[in-house]
Amino acid sequence: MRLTGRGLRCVRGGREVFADLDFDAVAGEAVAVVGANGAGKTSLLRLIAGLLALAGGSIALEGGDSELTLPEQAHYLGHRDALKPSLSVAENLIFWQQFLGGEPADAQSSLAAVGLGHIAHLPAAYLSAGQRRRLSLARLTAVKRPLWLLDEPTSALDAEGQAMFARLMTAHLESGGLLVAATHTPLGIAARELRIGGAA
Ligand SMILES: Nc1ncnc2c1ncn2[C@@H]1O[C@H](COP(=O)(O)OP(=O)(O)OP(=O)(O)O)[C@@H](O)[C@H]1O
Repeated sequence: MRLTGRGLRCVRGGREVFADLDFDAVAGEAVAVVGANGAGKTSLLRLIAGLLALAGGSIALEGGDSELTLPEQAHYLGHRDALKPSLSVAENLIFWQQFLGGEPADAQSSLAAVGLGHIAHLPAAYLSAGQRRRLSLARLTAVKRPLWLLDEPTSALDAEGQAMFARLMTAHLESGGLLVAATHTPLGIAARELRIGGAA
């Protein structure tokens, strides 16, 4: 599997954010998108996820499921945690499993994998910032998708949480997945750097 971007141009609010951007990511590889605030890291992830329209260039996923679109083969995790505060931790994850479709894995084991198994019944409104982030990350294993698009995935995670997430990413890459992450801090795994907008 290979994700390619060629000659990408991004325009937001009538202003060019970046142009002539090329990148490649192959199965088993992590790409860390780096650059200054406002350089366009989130915009690039949203372009790949199909949430923003390209102003130029093309993005393709080769070797995936030919019956599915690129967004259908991707998990997009924004930097805001998309949770319903009145639902419990487990109900939030089950909501996402049903919303995303595909073959849901066991919700309880996905929660255990991110260290939330013991508070599955708790309303999401009670979660700390790091726990909210862990619940968002649980989506990645609750529904299997080969391409992970992650915006600041380690924000709010403590040291143990960062190590846990590094293990999840490593397992994903070892099973032939690939990931693109926008980040200001090291991901905790080996990654190819894609810099947007010159020196940060
Ligand atoms: N909805 C929008 N309308 C107009 N301009 C926008 C919109 N969203 C973002 N932008 C602009 O697009 C540019 C790139 O924003 P983006 O969020 O992609 O940057 P980033 O590299 O992820 O930044 P950060 O490191 O601060 O998260 C910024 O100049 C921003 O002001």
